[in-house]
Amino acid sequence: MTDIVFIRGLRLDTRIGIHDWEKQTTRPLILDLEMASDVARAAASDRIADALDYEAVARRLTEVVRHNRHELVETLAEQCAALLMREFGIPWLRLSLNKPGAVGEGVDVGVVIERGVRSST
Ligand SMILES: Nc1nc2c(c(=O)[nH]1)N=C([C@H](O)[C@@H](O)CO)CN2
Repeated sequence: MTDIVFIRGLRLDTRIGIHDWEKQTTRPLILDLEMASDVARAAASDRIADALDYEAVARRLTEVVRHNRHELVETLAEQCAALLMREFGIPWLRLSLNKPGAVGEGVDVGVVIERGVRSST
């Protein structure tokens, strides 16, 4: 299965960073996410119960990231990936966390991680 449900450009406000001043302030992270999912099954039934609900995923991520107390985007990305795979039964995902402006105006920095197995059958 190679179908993908995606979320792009999700703004997540949180405290994150290695510097003391970063721990005092909330800033936006931008999340992009690709999740393997059997889209054909949902398409056949036209029922949200058979779909990977991107609204529910976005809501859960917003809640988890808001309460983040980690310093590194790596740690937060790993936590989000593990949680999504566990709670939503996602077999494979690619998750990108962008911390815009962290090293200069108009500069994007962050991480992209892939976890799980992306089956091609
Ligand atoms: N690989 C990383 N490098 C850096 C991170 C990070 O989370 N992962 N964080 C910082 C600072 O918090 C920066 O975003 C603000 O000065 C620096 N490098």
